[in-house]
Amino acid sequence: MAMMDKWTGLGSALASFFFLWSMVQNHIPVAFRYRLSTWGSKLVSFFSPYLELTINEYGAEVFHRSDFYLAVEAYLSDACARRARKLRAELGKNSKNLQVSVDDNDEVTDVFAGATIWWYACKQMAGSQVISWYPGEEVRRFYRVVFHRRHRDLVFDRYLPYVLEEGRAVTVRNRQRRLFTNNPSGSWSSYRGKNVWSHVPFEHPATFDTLAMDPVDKEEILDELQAFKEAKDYYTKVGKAWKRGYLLYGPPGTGKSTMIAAMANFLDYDVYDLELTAVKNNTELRKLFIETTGKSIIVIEDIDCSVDLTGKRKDKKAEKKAEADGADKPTLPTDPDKDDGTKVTLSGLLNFIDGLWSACGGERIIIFTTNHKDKLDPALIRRGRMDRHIEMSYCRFQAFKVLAKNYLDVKEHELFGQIAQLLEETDMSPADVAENLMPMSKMKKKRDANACFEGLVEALKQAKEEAAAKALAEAAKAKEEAEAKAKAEAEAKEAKEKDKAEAEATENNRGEDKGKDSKMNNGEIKEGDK
Ligand SMILES: Nc1ncnc2c1ncn2[C@@H]1O[C@H](COP(=O)(O)OP(=O)(O)OP(=O)(O)O)[C@@H](O)[C@H]1O
Ligand SMILES: [Mg+2]
Repeated sequence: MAMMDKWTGLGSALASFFFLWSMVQNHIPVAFRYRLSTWGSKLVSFFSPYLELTINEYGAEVFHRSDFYLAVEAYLSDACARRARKLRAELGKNSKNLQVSVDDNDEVTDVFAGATIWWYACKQMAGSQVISWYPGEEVRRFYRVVFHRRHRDLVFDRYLPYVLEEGRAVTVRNRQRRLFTNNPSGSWSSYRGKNVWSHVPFEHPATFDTLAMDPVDKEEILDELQAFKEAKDYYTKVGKAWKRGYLLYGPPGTGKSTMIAAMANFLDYDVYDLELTAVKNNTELRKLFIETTGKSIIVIEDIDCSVDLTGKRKDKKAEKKAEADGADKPTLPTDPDKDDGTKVTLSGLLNFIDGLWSACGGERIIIFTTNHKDKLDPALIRRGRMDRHIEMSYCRFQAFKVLAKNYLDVKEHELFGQIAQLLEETDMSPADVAENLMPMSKMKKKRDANACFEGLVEALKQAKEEAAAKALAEAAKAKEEAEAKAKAEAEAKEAKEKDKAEAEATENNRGEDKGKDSKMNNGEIKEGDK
């Protein structure tokens, strides 16, 4: 062990020497540098058993920090930074945690498959006469890796790919997740060909623990999501794009949006909330899709009323009125000929979900929500597109128990029996139940569970009475309508029969007149008969 330490120490010293040599070279006047560096390089490569590799902050794409550099930064901060002597701590731009990284010009040692690898975080001032293409400052940052030449294959074939993969994973773990929304088409930012999405940090606190629903369904959904997350190889094997569609349907306030937030928190994904009415046409829709990243949930809420033929969103009140008036449901134009480039069509949307483009990036979940599943085009929600349909229904006892525990920390109560029965008999959304467990007027005081449950029982009884009264009124109305209809039908029948009788009488009269006329013509009727 001591021997090992000795060799590692010697290796470290040598690696530092050769690294410092290369740094010294960079600070010698340009005139000598070329010659010195040529000799130096020859000398170094002759004697040095070590190889060096540089990873620049800005690669070929000068305006974007190189992916590899970022991955190395993340990898070193996670795996090795604590072993460095000079550290830098900062809150990264999109990070939720404090990031500790190796400070400039410090060294970190890593060991991989028995090989020792030295990392150096370096910076170099760009010459003042040089116009820097690197944004921000005239400092060029890079990492330098030093390793023994006998580990060349190991480092290139296994170690660097490992660093890249680990670094990316650390970045995903540490990043602040984001909630994106699409910019309206034609806005300044979307003209620039970039930023078709805007984002804010995603901070919704909902989790599956706080989501009130049937525990068996919940467990199933959780298992599925976990399996999806780990199924990259499986999707490749069966030749399917790594994505999954969910349709969440149910009455308002039953937790559809809350479920989306819980899914995002469980999977650790970003959320893209796609407002279809702000999308001009199918081309733009495709562009939006391409601009999404993997590990994300793409959501289209209220898909049934997102667009009508003119691409305008109907407001919910107007829609309800239209519904009451018996107006047609809003639909997406299905006819491909109608795709005149000025609106999103159903075929465009289907392409968005599972066209060729939908495979790029991978690891995406697409979710539609609706209050009226029956209004959707069957093509849109067939299995394979929307792989699973989840009904979010009114609050029943199992769901209530979750809410009681979350809101009041109560697992058992004498009123639970009565509440269970009332919840079976009455349709109340979890949102309304939750409201009763958290009355705003009592927020400031300590929440009294008894008062909350009593209030809920009252609310449920009232809802039950209202529902019964509504059902009675509807039955009476239906009866009235049926009677009116029967009466109208009877009247219509009577009128028809009357008309028929009159028509027959007229016909008979006409027949008699005809008979008389023909007798007269035949001279059968004499003058006296007339
Ligand atoms: N199943 C649930 N579990 C926990 N809380 C719920 C649930 N359903 C509703 N809530 C509460 O009610 C509020 C409204 O719920 P949410 O917005 O998820 O309903 P929704 O189904 O999306 O309604 P809409 O159809 O109107 O969009 C949430 O903020 C949440 O606090
Ligand atoms: Mg919602």
